Amino acid sequence: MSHSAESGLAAGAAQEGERLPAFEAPNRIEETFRRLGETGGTALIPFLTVGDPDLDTTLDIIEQMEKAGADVLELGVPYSDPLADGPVIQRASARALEQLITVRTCLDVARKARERGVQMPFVLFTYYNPILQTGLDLFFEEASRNGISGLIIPDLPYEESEDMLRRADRVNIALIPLVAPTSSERIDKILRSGRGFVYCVSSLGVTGERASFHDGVDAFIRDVKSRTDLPVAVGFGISGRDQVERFAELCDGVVVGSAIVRTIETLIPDLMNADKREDALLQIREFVAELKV
Ligand SMILES: O=P(O)(O)OC[C@@H](O)[C@@H](O)c1c[nH]c2ccccc12
Repeated sequence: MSHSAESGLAAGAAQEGERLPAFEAPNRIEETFRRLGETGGTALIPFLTVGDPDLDTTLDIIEQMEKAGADVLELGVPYSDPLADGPVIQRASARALEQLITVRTCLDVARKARERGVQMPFVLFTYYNPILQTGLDLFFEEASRNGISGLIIPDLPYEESEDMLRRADRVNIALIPLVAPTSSERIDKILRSGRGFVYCVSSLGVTGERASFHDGVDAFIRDVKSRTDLPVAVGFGISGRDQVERFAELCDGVVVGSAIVRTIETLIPDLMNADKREDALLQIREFVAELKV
């Protein structure tokens, strides 16, 4: 779709090239990592799939996660072809897509969570295609308007990354880079254009809980930290307190997705039962609280 067509779509969106108001306020992600840096804490960064099992439950879970001590929340946009995801998140995406969750409904959830008083920064996690389907101009306009502070696009084509970075910077959204042990020759380029924090992928392959990590991961994280001033978070496979504690020694944040998504999945029957819902929400809160170090 041509840019002019996109900008025509979005009534009120900035015309192509028009600068949106410069943002004075620091990004919530920067503030969070600065606060944690002062107290020596490690950011706990949960991931969940928006709309799994439904939008109201996602909102309730987001509130519980903040009460559990989560510092930054990855809001996953469900997608039909989650090629970097293991079976747990693939199933969550399929359930959410049954609820017809789109990028727009995910942004509504972010706004509604703020209206409920949730303060933690939201990182929208989406594959590239849902952004293109929304339209680039409209996507960034709406993401900014609905309080998104960060953006992770695991399959962003390298040749598109400059344009996306410009668009994200313009609305004060941190385009968070993913680096993997295989990124070596391009890592400095990736880090130079990084914003918010750097997401180190602990291991190759797809998301999903792992019993152990290859021993090179510590050296990889140390190498990334030596090449950037941005906070560094690690994700992929982390599922328990002991693993969080191990990585908290090395970096500034830890991402936990599949273990939380699986906990939600297991509790869906109780979450859907009015008599058991509150207790199920409490169990999710306790699972997340156990990961906060
Ligand atoms: O699920 P795990 O193994 O805890 O990893 C975090 C991961 O779920 C989340 O950050 C994520 C979900 N889908 C992704 C695709 C690529 C990279 C990262 C992700």
